[in-house]
Amino acid sequence: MTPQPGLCLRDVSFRYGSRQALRAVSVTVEPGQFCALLGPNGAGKSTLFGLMTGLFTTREGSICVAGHDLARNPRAALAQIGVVFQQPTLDLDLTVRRNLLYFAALHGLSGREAERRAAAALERLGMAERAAELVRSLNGGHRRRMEIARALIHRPSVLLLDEPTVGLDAAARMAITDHVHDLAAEGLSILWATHLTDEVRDGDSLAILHQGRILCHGPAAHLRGAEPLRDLFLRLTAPGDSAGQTDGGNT
Ligand SMILES: Nc1ncnc2c1ncn2[C@@H]1O[C@H](COP(=O)(O)OP(=O)(O)OP(=O)(O)O)[C@@H](O)[C@H]1O
Repeated sequence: MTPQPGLCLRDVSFRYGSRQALRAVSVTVEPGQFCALLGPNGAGKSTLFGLMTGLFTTREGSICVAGHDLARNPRAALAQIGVVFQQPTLDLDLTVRRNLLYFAALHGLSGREAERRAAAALERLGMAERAAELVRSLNGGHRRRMEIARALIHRPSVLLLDEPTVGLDAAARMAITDHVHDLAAEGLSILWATHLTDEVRDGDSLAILHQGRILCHGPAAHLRGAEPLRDLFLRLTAPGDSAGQTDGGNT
């Protein structure tokens, strides 16, 4: 039996009033897969994240998380999602540990179990000795790692990250990208939204989003062929180009 896909979007469309932001978007991320959702500014990445996290709803298309339909069974579906938004949302004036515990409480975890999970998360990040420090004292890379740990505290099976390396230097960007690939290797389904082609690896799954449409979706190495990904991306998303050139569609 094939494994239940971690995340499955089928023909998802969305409009803000008269502006069509997403058009029949279909993306699948299986357990253990790192899927890069690559799109230029305004492609619709944040809108898609808003739909997947229940911020907006649509009647057009379906979103399934670990087999749970988000529209029909939002509690079960959302319980399987961890999310790191583009804008950091840590409380800078709380300690590292307290930030994690606070978020655990939002998921109904408290007492010893919450303490245990926060300690394990910090251990894993190599930040156990910084638990009592204020988040304000951490550098950008450590703050982002903390947000990832926090997003995983309720043990979801799908992790969504919306441009998680914004504002980080090259070394921190690389470290976060490596870290999240490790999480995929452990079995999580990862959807990583970015506009940076150098964050996509040949072993990743790739979906290119432009003007609200998926232009192609499949193994990154296969999609780019002999061409550098940057060239493919610039060619597909060139100004003036219509977003209709789906060669191969979803795979
Ligand atoms: N609240 C809104 N009202 C109207 N149009 C919106 C709204 N939010 C986004 N849009 C439009 O929807 C489209 C998709 O925007 P979205 O923010 O999802 O793209 P994005 O890929 O996340 O871009 P960025 O990388 O710049 O954040 C854009 O054309 C944008 O102008």
